[in-house]
Parts: sequence; structure tokens; C-alpha cells
Amino acid sequence: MSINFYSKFFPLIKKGVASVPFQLRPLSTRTDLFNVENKSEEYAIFRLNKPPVNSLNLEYLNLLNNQLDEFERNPKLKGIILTSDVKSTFSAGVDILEMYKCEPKRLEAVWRAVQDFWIKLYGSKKIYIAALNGHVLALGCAIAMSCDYRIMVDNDKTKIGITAVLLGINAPSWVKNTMINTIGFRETEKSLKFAKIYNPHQALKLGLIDEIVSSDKLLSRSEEVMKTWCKIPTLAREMTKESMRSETLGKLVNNREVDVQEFITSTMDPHLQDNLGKYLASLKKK
Ligand SMILES: CC/C=C\C/C=C/C/C=C\CCC/C=C/C(=O)SCCNC(=O)CCNC(=O)[C@H](O)C(C)(C)COP(=O)(O)OP(=O)(O)OC[C@H]1O[C@@H](n2cnc3c(N)ncnc32)[C@H](O)[C@@H]1OP(=O)(O)O
Repeated sequence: MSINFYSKFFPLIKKGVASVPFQLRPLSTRTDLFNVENKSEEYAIFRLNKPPVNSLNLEYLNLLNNQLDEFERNPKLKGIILTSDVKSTFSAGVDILEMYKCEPKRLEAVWRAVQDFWIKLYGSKKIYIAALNGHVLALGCAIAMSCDYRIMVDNDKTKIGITAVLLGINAPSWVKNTMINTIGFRETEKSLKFAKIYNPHQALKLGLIDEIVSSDKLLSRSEEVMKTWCKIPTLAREMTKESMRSETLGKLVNNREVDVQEFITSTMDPHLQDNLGKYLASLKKK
């Protein structure tokens, strides 16, 4: 069995890492839109910071994809805690403005960047812990489910889930598969079919998240878990992750064009465009 999981799939998304030599990295990376803090040689904290809701547009996805590549190029780095500096939101998913009244070429680029992000994250051999400080919606939920472990703040007002169906969107098969791998087939079917949104305690009961902590303990608990897992023999942990995830990953890697076309066709549908317009207006009205 191949142990080089990431580089096995990475060339297929046309950004091979094998030819990029490892370079020494600065201790931390800060941009306006995210912050990476290297806590030790072994793990880092990656904070999204695109107020008001960390919505994912093309430029932001490209930036985040570059950062995931950067993590992969560091052989000493074992894990990343993914969280958000935005008050009360982890991520509200794709920037709906990218989907509403969109140009097909731009929409295609957005979707390819979404696919890249998921393939890099779900296919990474590193440990990803999602420290969920706030709302985790739509693609934000898919991102959290693609991490190895989810810890969420204890706040009943915080929401997690995917409500695509309310707008007439059939969630892509790789999102469904990620959810099935997290909470099982029956709960996924109910969750997606009936646009279920959960508070942290409901999500914990379902297995959609793994732990709930008070907000002041979110990072310290995430670091505690990370430190424990960094002690697990690396090669065996990586091989186990690969063997658990390669089938699901391969289903998108080998089917990207179909997934892109399905997304473009369904998003450009006039009925869906109408729904998106009304949905955007309802968000703005609040
Ligand atoms: C539209 C499709 C829906 C679901 C698709 C589901 C996904 C399937 C899974 C994955 C892949 C398929 C394709 C993926 C698509 C997506 O991810 S589309 C994004 C769907 N996201 C949502 O439906 C979340 C919408 N947002 C909210 O529910 C709330 O904003 C919040 C609970 C996250 C935060 O609430 P508040 O703190 O009360 O903040 P406001 O609601 O006032 O929002 C502040 C500000 O931000 C704007 N905004 C919110 N979300 C988005 C977004 N996703 N894209 C762009 N802009 C967004 C909102 O309009 C406010 O704007 P202003 O009024 O300040 O101008």
C-alpha cells in the first residue's frame, strides 16, 4: 500500500508538490484573512479571519489552498488546529454572491477551488482538529467533517448543518459521502433531506462533533488532544488515515469534471437563481 497519500492524489489536481523543495518556514504567517501560529515544530493553529462570516469566495479559497500546500510541504508538522477568529462563526460556507447571477467561467473556477480544498483537506495525512468557535454551515460543515476531530463551543445558539435542499440544491456526492462517514447513512439521509440544523448538544449526540467545551477552553482542549495524537506513531497513523479515506477521496478525484458540470448546471438553473436571490435578501434583511 502506498503511504504517500497526499502526493498520490495531488498531481491529479494539477499542483504537484513533489517538485517543490522543502524550505525553512517563518515561525508564523499572518495575512489580513487568516493567521497561522506555529505552536511547536509539531503543530500549528490556523485561524480563519474573513468577517463577517468567513464566507468562501474564489480569492479566499485560493489563499487557503496555498496555505494547505504550505502545511503539506513541512514534513515536521504533524497537525493543524483549524479555527476562526471571527466572533460566533466558524464558516458560513461558499460566498453566495459567487453563486448568484454568476458567470459560468467564474463559477467553474470557484467550484474547482472548492474541490481542491476538500481534496487537500480530506486527503491530508496530517492531523486536522476543527475547533468550532461558532456557526458551521453548508460548505463550512463539510470542511469541519473533513477534519479528524471536531470540538465545539458550548452555546445553544450555535448552529451546525447543511440546508442546501431548502434552496433546491442536491448536495454533491462527496459532501454526502463525507457526512455518511461521519454520522452514518440513515442520519445523513435525514439530515440532508430535511435540511437539519443542530445545536452543539444535538450534534454531539449524533456524532457530528466529538466534544463540547466552554468557549474559554476551546483552544486549550484542542491543543491537549493534538499533543496526545502527535505521540501516536506517525507512519501507522498516516497509513490508517489513508486506508480509511482513500475510497471516498478517489470518488471525487476520478470524477471531478462530472462534479463541476453538475454544479454549474444546477446553480445556473433559473429556479435556483431565483431562490438564491430571495435567500440573499432574507440574510440582508435581518
Ligand atoms: C446557498 C446554498 C445553501 C446551502 C448549500 C449547502 C451546502 C452543501 C454543501 C456543500 C457544497 C455545496 C455547495 C455549497 C454551497 C454553500 O456553502 S452556499 C453557503 C450557504 N450558507 C448558508 O446558508 C449560511 C448563511 N448564513 C447564515 O445563516 C448566517 O449568516 C450565520 C448563521 C452564518 C451568521 O448569522 P449572523 O451572525 O446573524 O450574521 P448575518 O446573518 O447577519 O450575516 C452577516 C453578513 O454576512 C452575509 N452572509 C452570511 N452568509 C453568507 C454567505 N454564505 N455568503 C455571502 N454572504 C453571507 C449576510 O448577508 C450579512 O451581510 P450584510 O447584511 O452584513 O451585508
